[in-house]
Amino acid sequence: MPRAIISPSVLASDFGQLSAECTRMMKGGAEWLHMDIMDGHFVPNITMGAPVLSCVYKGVPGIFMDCHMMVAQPEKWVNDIADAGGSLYCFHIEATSDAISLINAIHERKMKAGVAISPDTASTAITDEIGAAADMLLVMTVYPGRGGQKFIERCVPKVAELRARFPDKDIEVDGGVGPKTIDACADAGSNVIVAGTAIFGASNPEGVIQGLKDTVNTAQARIANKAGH
Ligand SMILES: O=C(CO)[C@H](O)[C@H](O)COP(=O)(O)O
Repeated sequence: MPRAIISPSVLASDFGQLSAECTRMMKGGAEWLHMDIMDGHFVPNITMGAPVLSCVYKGVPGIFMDCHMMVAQPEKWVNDIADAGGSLYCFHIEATSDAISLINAIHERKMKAGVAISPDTASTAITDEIGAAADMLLVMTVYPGRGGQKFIERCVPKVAELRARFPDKDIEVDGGVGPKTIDACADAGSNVIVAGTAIFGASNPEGVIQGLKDTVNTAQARIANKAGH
């Protein structure tokens, strides 16, 4: 049964204090940190790249950088992100013509490989072969590019479809996720939860992290019982 993993999205953090913000989240119970990497081509926004990640990696011992590559040429950055200390390299299926080769290249650099789909991409774009090769599947529940958007409910069935095909895989949701929308994500089978505004904007981020985790663990146990595991 995949365990609950909370990955606060640094897009909602104070970028001027990025290492301190990541440390604060880890102390608050976050397992991973979701590093939103945007190149101004795949999405109309620019955030950061390997040089910034490298500083965070040096400044935050033990950090697991869940790198969400919202970039037009994901093949181009694998080595740079690996050298910077990236733990997981998640690319968009819409941005590559050869997902399997890219997953292999990511694994060669000892990172976990994630495959993301945007709201208008069907879950079947992640074929059985691609899903089996990847370590994590990401269902975007907003259009990539900005934080603080409204959760898109119609993306949720894609989580359930992927969970049915990949019962043991990490399945991440990202965009507009928080205490008000976690139930739908957890019930559909997502176990890796990205939340930016809901965590960084909270007066009690530890409480929000714990609440999200509890909801996912309860739902995962229910799913496992139903499947007779
Ligand atoms: O990938 C992203 C946007 O492209 C962000 O991770 C996402 O939007 C999370 O932020 P919030 O929880 O505030 O919606």
